Amino acid sequence: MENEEENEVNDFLGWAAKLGITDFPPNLNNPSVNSCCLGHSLCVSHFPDAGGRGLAAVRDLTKGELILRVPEEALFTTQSVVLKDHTFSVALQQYQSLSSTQILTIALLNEISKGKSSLWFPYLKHLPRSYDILASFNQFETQSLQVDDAMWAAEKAIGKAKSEWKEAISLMNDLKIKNKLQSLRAWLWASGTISSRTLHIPWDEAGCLCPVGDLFNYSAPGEELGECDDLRAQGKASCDMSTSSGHVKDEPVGEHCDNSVRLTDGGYEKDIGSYCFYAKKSYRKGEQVLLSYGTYTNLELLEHYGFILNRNPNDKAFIPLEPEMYNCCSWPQNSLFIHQNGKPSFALLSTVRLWATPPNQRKSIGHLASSGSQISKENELLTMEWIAKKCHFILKNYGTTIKEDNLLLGTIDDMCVSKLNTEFEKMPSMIKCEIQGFLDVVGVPVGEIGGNVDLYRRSKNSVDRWKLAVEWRVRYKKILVDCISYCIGRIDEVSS
Ligand SMILES: C[S@@+](CC[C@H](N)C(=O)[O-])C[C@H]1O[C@@H](n2cnc3c(N)ncnc32)[C@H](O)[C@@H]1O
Repeated sequence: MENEEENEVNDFLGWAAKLGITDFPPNLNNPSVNSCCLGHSLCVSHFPDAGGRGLAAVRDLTKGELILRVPEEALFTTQSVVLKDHTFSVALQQYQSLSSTQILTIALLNEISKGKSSLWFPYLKHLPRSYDILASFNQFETQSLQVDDAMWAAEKAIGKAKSEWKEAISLMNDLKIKNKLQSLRAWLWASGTISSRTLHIPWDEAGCLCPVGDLFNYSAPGEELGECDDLRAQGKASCDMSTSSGHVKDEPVGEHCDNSVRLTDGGYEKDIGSYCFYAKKSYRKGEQVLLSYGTYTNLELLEHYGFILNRNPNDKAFIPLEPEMYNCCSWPQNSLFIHQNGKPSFALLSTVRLWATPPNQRKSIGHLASSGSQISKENELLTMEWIAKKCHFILKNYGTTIKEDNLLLGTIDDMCVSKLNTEFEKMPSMIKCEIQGFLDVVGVPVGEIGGNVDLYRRSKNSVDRWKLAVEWRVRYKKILVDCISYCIGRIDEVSS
């Protein structure tokens, strides 16, 4: 860290210590009031490939150890702002229809508007300047996602942010929030902060901003537990840990998945009136200490947090099914997907197997399909062929292949450091089109962006979001490719 930045971080950590935030091990006596809230278990560090700024272990940490406590008084919640700001509390009474998330977003902008006089100023100063969540995607970035479901999710997020902002303007006016901070741009920033940094509290569904506690970067809960079907989708603890090879029967294996293990690394504890963070595994000194914010697919991570994981055990690909398939099964639609390793979910397999059965036999063999059993050799072949063909068809209809997407990703990186002129003409036409589309949006002629530090700086956020969109679609397509391999493997297995 640069010296100036380091001093600023130290000021922030000093402010946090005064509020009682501490990483001091509870079994030792805290000697006196500390000038820094960290240093006993954690320190602020940088992890360029795993979330940027984050928290590192300053000593070996043991799984289950309490590593950070943030007292309730230090949490930024609607309630804490209402208690400390009479004007805010009075103005709010006229706006009962705003959601708690809108109110927390306004409270944040209101504090920013106060500048240095805000009690939260040392914290607010350290918030990121921009976010890459879906709501901040422009039309070009949205289209770069290529997959209908993802583009739809982005459009929905953008529309929601706009309408929530419009509903909030009147209260922001009453509060005399600075004009600049009443803009859609400021709203997107504030809602990005709320979306990507709030932690769950039992008394307000908007959650809380938790100074220092919001410096933990994310690791997926499934990483320690193996891959699971979407618990929320099935409404029960239901993990799919079965390996396909050689087994005729797929098992939901729900009983082995202890849902309580998943999210125990952080939570508000009423008896000590603090947000408490525990090491979810043992860490060596210097390692990044990570938190599971929840179980998310890459699309959900992008939507709420503005990043994706290269290896996300909870990622899934949804594919469009025949309308009749939805009718012949009772599984919820969001349980019909392909796992990140290419294996169709239990519900998807069961649905396609049933659909591939002649309608007059479905009732009598329905129990076999819903128990995860292979119905017959012919049925299994039909099922696997249908899924593989569907994936193949979907992949063929995207504008670009994975290979081209990877070429594009390399070009995006190169574009930031060298000129495009020579290579540009040789690229596949769809890639050229996409690059041209990007350059049109940022208003840069081909050949000027490369090596131009100023232009790069100006368009950095757009480059980052575009790259995220392309990375996301590569991961999605990869799941479909792996699914085709899975189906071919099953066809070989069943036929032999
Ligand atoms: C709660 S904050 C974590 C601290 C954050 N890195 C910071 O500097 O303030 C969550 C944000 O950190 C980033 N992040 C967290 N985990 C990440 C990961 N595994 N990979 C990439 N970015 C991550 C994302 O930008 C996310 O929105």
